[in-house]
Amino acid sequence: MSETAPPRFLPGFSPRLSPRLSIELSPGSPPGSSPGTPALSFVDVTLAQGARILLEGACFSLPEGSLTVLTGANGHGKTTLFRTILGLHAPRKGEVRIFGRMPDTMRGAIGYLPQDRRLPAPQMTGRTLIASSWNGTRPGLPGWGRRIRQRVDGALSRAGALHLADRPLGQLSGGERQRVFLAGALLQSPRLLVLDEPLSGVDVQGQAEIVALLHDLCRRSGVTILLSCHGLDAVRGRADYRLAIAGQTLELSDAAL
Ligand SMILES: Nc1ncnc2c1ncn2[C@@H]1O[C@H](COP(=O)(O)OP(=O)(O)OP(=O)(O)O)[C@@H](O)[C@H]1O
Repeated sequence: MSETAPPRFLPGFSPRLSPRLSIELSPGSPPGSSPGTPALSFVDVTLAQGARILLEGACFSLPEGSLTVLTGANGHGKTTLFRTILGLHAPRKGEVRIFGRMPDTMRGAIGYLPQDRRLPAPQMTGRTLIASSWNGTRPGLPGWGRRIRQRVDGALSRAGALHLADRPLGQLSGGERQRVFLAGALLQSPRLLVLDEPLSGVDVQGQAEIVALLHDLCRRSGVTILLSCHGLDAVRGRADYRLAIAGQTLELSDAAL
């Protein structure tokens, strides 16, 4: 087994945590991982789809509480990289670690917004949609106990979607629906949030609001966020890092550059 490389953060990163939201979302390294363990690390990772190599020898670490934007042209491997983080796609070579652990043991700590966000039923409300993902692996709605209602409403509130919760999803605009889906990714109070093109179909104002909300989650609650995006305009001044995929290589840089 190869040794895990030390974290390679860019200098100058120091997330600020709010004690109030810290209690609600219980951030911090999971039990058993030492303080300072990267939220996400890739060590010499090669990713492929069939015979096609998408990434070769990728190495980077993201500190807890950081906001990183993943950029790359269509078909360059952003979704494949996300699926690898979730433990759904095995790297051809190298190691991926979530808070120092294997991805498939850390799924409970990861919130995921997939790129393909089809509506299960247009008449379903946002609140019902979020509640139906409560059990994760078990389909159907949970009983409406106080605890579940609080968690569902808390997630909707953090996504700025509480006011949309009782409207049929089919009647929401693309940007409004995006907020409801984001609430679903927040439901289990994730420590790592992986968002596949969360800004697609959202107007400029809506993009700015979603990015501000994500930035707030990082800074006040210590959630680590990785989101894919086709441009940097919407995240400028908010993202800490940029991960750029191009020509089978992955480069980590300061997002302000
Ligand atoms: N399940 C699969 N089986 C075979 N090839 C796949 C599979 N999923 C993706 N690919 C291929 O892998 C490459 C990378 O796909 P991926 O979806 O990761 O790219 P992406 O950067 O997310 O693209 P986009 O910006 O268009 O969403 C593409 O050439 C795609 O056709």
